[in-house]
Amino acid sequence: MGNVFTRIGEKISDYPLFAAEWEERAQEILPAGPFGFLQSGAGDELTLGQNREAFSEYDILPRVLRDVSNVDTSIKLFGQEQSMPVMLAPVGFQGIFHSQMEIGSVKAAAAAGIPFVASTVTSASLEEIAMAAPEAVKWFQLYWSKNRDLTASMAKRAEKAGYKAIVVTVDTGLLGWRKRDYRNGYSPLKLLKGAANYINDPVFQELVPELTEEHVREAILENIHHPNLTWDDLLFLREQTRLPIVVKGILHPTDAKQAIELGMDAIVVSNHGGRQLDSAIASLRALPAIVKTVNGAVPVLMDGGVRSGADVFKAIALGADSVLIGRPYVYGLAAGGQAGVSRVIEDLRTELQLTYALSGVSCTKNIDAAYLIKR
Ligand SMILES: Cc1cc2nc3c(=O)[nH]c(=O)nc-3n(C[C@H](O)[C@H](O)[C@H](O)COP(=O)(O)O)c2cc1C
Ligand SMILES: O=C(O)C(=O)c1ccccc1
Repeated sequence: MGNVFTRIGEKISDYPLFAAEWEERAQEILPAGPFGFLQSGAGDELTLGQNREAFSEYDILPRVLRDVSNVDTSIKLFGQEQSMPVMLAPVGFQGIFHSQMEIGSVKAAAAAGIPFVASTVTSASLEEIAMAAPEAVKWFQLYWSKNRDLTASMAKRAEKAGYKAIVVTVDTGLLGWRKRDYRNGYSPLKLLKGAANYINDPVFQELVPELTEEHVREAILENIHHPNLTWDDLLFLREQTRLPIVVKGILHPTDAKQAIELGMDAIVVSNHGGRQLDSAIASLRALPAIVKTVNGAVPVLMDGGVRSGADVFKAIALGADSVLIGRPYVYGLAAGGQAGVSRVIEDLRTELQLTYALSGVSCTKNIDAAYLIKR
C-alpha cells in the first residue's frame, strides 16, 4: 500500500489512465484491421456492451473503521500463488499488436506475479513464451483440433514446457459473426499470425505435406473449428495430461455441473468478451447462479468487461475466485510492449488495493456478497 500514499497527486506517466483513453491510444497506434479485430464483438455487439453494463448494476457497500493498513490481495489457485485475483486472458495473434508479441505480455505477467494464459493461436510458440518467462505461472489455452493426435500433442508440449493448467475453450466451435472484421476484410488467422504452435508441432508437420503458407493455412483452418466437439471428448484430454483442466466459456449452470461431473478442475464463466454469441448473457450476470451450482467444488473464474479495481472486487464478491482481463492488457501491449502491459496491470493493482482498503477489506477471502448491493 505504501506506494499508493506516496504517489498522491503525482503525474504517473504518459500512459493513459482511463479505460477509454487506452482504447483511443490503441486506435491511434494500430492499423484498422488489427484494431477492429481487437475491439470486435459479435453481431450488434450487444453482449460486448452488456459485459460492461452488468458491473454498473452493483454498488459496493463499504465498511469503515477497520484496520486496513495492510491489504493483501493475493490468492492461490491449484496451489500456485498469485499477487492478486487477476490473470491475463488468452488472446491470440499478439504479433499484430506489437513486435514483442506474447513475450512482452508474459514478461509483464511474471513481473507482476500474476498468471499468463497463452492462447493456441499465439504469434510466438508456447515453448518460446515459456522460455522467455520461466518464473511466470503459465496456463495453456487449447483450441481443440479436429485431429485428436494434434490436440494431444499440444497438451503434452504445454505440460513439458512447464505450463500449469490446460484451459479448453468451448465457446468457439465456430467463429462468431464479427462485422468489423468482415468490413475490414481482416483475419489474422488467414494471415498466419497465430501459426507458431502449429508449425512447430511434430504431429502438424506430419499432417501437412509441405510447410508452405498455403498448406499451413489450409491445415489450421481445417483443424481449429470443432462444431462436432462434445463433453465426451474432454475425457480424452483427461487421459492425455496430468495437468488440471479448466473449461472456458461456460454460461449455463447445468454446463458447469456437467464439467464438474466429468472431473474438470475449474471453469471460466465467459462469453469470449462478447465475440462469439451475440445476445449471450453478460458474464457477471451468469456468475451468481454458476457459483451457487458449483458450490465450492472447483474454482470459478470469470472474464468479460473487467476494467477497474471495483470491477474485480464485484466479481470476487459474487463468488469468482479470480478474473481474467483480455483487451485492457492488449491496449498496453500495443502502446508500449511489456512496459505498457505492466502499466495496465500496476494501475489495476493500485486501484484494487484501494478498493479493498476503502471497502474495509484486508484480504481476498473476506470479500463476499454482503459488500454489494444491487441497484
Ligand atoms: C483479440 C482477442 C483475441 C482473443 N483470442 C482468444 C483465444 O485465442 N482463445 C481464447 O480462449 N479466448 C480468446 N479471446 C477471449 C479472451 O480470452 C477473453 O475471454 C475476453 O477477451 C475477455 O473479455 P475482455 O476483453 O472484455 O476482458 C480473445 C479476445 C480478444 C479480444
Ligand atoms: O478472436 C478470437 O476471439 C479468437 O479466439 C479466435 C480464435 C481462432 C481464430 C480466430 C479468432
